[in-house]
Amino acid sequence: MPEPAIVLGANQYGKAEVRLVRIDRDGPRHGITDFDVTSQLRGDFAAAHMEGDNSRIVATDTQKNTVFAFARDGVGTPEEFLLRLGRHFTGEFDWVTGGRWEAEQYTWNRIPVDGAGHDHSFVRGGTETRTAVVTFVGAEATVISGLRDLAVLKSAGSEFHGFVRDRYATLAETDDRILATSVTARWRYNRLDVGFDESYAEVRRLLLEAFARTHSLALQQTLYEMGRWVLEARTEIDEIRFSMSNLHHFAVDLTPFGLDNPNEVFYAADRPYGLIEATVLRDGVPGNHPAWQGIAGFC
Ligand SMILES: O=c1[nH]c(=O)c2[nH]c(=O)[nH]c2[nH]1
Repeated sequence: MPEPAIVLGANQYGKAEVRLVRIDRDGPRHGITDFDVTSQLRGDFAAAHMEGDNSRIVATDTQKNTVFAFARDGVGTPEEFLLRLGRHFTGEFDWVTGGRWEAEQYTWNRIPVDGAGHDHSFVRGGTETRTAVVTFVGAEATVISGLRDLAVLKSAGSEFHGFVRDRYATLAETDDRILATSVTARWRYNRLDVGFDESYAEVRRLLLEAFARTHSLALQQTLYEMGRWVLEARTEIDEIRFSMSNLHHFAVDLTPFGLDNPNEVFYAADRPYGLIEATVLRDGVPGNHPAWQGIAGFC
């Protein structure tokens, strides 16, 4: 029997993590945008892989240069910037039939001086990062926005009981615990004519408010409520995926020191941590949109 032929499967290539910082300097009051941009092209690159023929290769270096050149005109929201890149590469080169463009945005806040934000001095925001992924299939684009490492904690309004008590269960039931989690979430837009900055700010606000207002019986329930709040308020979003670590805080036994501990002194364990992941989506919307492929870290 002849050996089966070897063929090339799925492939994409580009420049990962182009560290782009743009200063808007129209006047004395500067603006700053700090992005980590990844560009990946999909299309017919069989000759490069199988024959070493690079005639269709838009070099990863060129992709990096394009990111910087486009920033000369201003960047706008991460979503708009990525859509621009995607339209350029899919429009310019026939054999580029799609691709994936991704950005992470780092926050810089103005340093307060004399009661006002300084014109050109900034302090890096918290650990939280805004994310965006734009996927093109032909000329059709899908936008998935998100945030990573949004740490939240509530010191009351969280219980956990009623769980399985098999022979390995030792965790005490509680009707008053600290609930702390680091939220990573990504949401898929069902259209492109969106004010992405406003939508991002509102989703973030809804996530925080839902976390604060939900009397939690489990992180799973809190997660679902956070997703439900977003989808009920934001019609431009069809689904939201979460990966939330449950950052356990254990009340310390102070009795060896002759002290009580009325839920005031805790040991913040960094690992292991609970990891709660779920998608919340509109009924009838397929949960396996291809734009999610290549977005790791969710179930
Ligand atoms: O909110 C929680 N969900 C769990 O599934 C779980 N499991 C656990 O040990 N603690 C918690 N907390």
